[in-house]
Amino acid sequence: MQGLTMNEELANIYRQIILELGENPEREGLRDTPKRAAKAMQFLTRGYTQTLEELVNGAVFESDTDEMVLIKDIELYSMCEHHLLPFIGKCHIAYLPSGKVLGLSKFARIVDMYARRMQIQENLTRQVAEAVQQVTGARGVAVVIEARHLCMMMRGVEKQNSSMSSSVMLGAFRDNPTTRQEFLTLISGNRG
Ligand SMILES: Nc1nc2c(ncn2[C@@H]2O[C@H](COP(=O)(O)OP(=O)(O)OP(=O)(O)O)[C@@H](O)[C@H]2O)c(=O)[nH]1
Ligand SMILES: [Zn+2]
Repeated sequence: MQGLTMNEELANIYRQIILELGENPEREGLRDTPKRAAKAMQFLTRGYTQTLEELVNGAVFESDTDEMVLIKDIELYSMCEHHLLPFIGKCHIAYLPSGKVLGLSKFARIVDMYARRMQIQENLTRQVAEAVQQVTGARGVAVVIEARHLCMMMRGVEKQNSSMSSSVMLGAFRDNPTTRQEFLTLISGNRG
């Protein structure tokens, strides 16, 4: 495979998978599938090619506010690292600014950068929280992710209605029960 681009190597591997599964990669419907699948998988893991610095792009602004900022219902599509099947859900992020606020869209970009990798939900939650903390220098950061895992729905235990909630509380959200409760109350209106 020497000399091939990443995409061609991946496409060859998908062609092999199709063969191993007993299908004919030359039949019309499957002819371009290895290439398409390779492209799709590269898209779904594009978070590996991004860095926090480049996605934030300097969009950190000075501000006197020290009140909680909450961004709710950021949709996320990730891929479980155990089965390479999707998990799909939403992410809520709150932080207590300390002299700096982050451009609104950047929260979604941070979620995507870590979601578009092979993940488990708990690690994704922590990585998002630590990235927000790092970029904003906030007094506290709280992240909750609620997601459904296709590896539990399409296969395995085949449970269609369970969802998983994971949270990470940093700084004031960890130390101060009132602050944590305020955040949980604000996002709880969304559930159900
Ligand atoms: N904690 C956690 N577990 C996950 C996540 N995604 C998938 N899993 C679990 O990872 C586990 C892998 O278990 P194994 O027994 O090694 O794999 P398996 O035989 O395919 O397991 P089953 O899914 O129970 O059939 C399963 O319990 C999955 O439900 C995640 O984001 N967080
Ligand atoms: Zn899984």
